[in-house]
Amino acid sequence: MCCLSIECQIFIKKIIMKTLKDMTFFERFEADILCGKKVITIRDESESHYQVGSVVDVSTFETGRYFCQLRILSVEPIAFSSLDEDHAKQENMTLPELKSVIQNIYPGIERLFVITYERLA
Ligand SMILES: CC(=O)Nc1ccn([C@H]2C[C@H](O)[C@@H](CO)O2)c(=O)n1
Repeated sequence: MCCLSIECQIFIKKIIMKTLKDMTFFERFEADILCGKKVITIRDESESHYQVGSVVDVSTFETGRYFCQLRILSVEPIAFSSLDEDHAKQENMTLPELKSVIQNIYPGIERLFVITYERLA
């Protein structure tokens, strides 16, 4: 039995649903996403819930500024140690750059997910 009012429960559910459909990126990657040079992102398990075919609103991590919509094309598990030049190319980085970025964001995490997307608007 939930002690919250039905209005409150609906409000919370809407926030959760919106959060699950949103994706954030660091501002420094915005230009590469908008011009199509960066077509994947690599996230940890907490961000592996995106549904293939769904459309997500994308905003900056730093300020929450909306900048585009992406359609999710695939979500595939990948081990950090299996990242290769092909992943780096799709991130518009060198492999050492990509590994360094990921180690900074997800220190010590081996189990990751490659999310492939296309830009809509
Ligand atoms: C800002 C935020 O919530 N999380 C992330 C996680 C990753 N990225 C970028 C960094 C690399 O280009 C790839 C691989 O992790 O995705 C990001 O912008 N924001």
